[in-house]
Amino acid sequence: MKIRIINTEKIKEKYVKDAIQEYTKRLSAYCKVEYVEAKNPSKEITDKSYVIKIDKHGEQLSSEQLAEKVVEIGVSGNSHITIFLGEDDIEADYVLSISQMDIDINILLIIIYEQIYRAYRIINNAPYHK
Ligand SMILES: C[S@@+](CC[C@H](N)C(=O)[O-])C[C@H]1O[C@@H](n2cnc3c(N)ncnc32)[C@H](O)[C@@H]1O
Repeated sequence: MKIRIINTEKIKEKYVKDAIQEYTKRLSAYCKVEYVEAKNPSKEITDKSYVIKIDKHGEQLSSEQLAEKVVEIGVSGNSHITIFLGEDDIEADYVLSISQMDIDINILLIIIYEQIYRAYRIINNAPYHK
């Protein structure tokens, strides 16, 4: 599985860059995660990819449900997931909300990485999520 995280905002904070680096390293055991900052996100989304838009008005999932979704996407033949963070009106296969509260982009990004990592730990029955 290849996961691309596309963010329309530029991240300046070192703690966020460190978190991205750390989770990318941890996730390398399970999948390839690529982080992209792009002003024109539609150019970055390939046809074959399953697109998840992160938006406050989307659906909320438990970590277990997110893990199931990742498995389903793989089974249905989509080996690419694009996770999109930004205000742009893009066409998405699924809209995911993290909470009803507004979350700062720095924190949001770290939550996304942590939940993807947690999903893979759940899929692989590893102890992290317990
Ligand atoms: C963090 S906002 C940044 C917008 C602006 N710079 C600000 O701080 O008001 C960028 C994206 O995060 C999304 N977002 C904010 N809170 C969210 C939440 N609880 N769940 C999912 N997405 C969220 C918004 O829908 C938006 O697409």
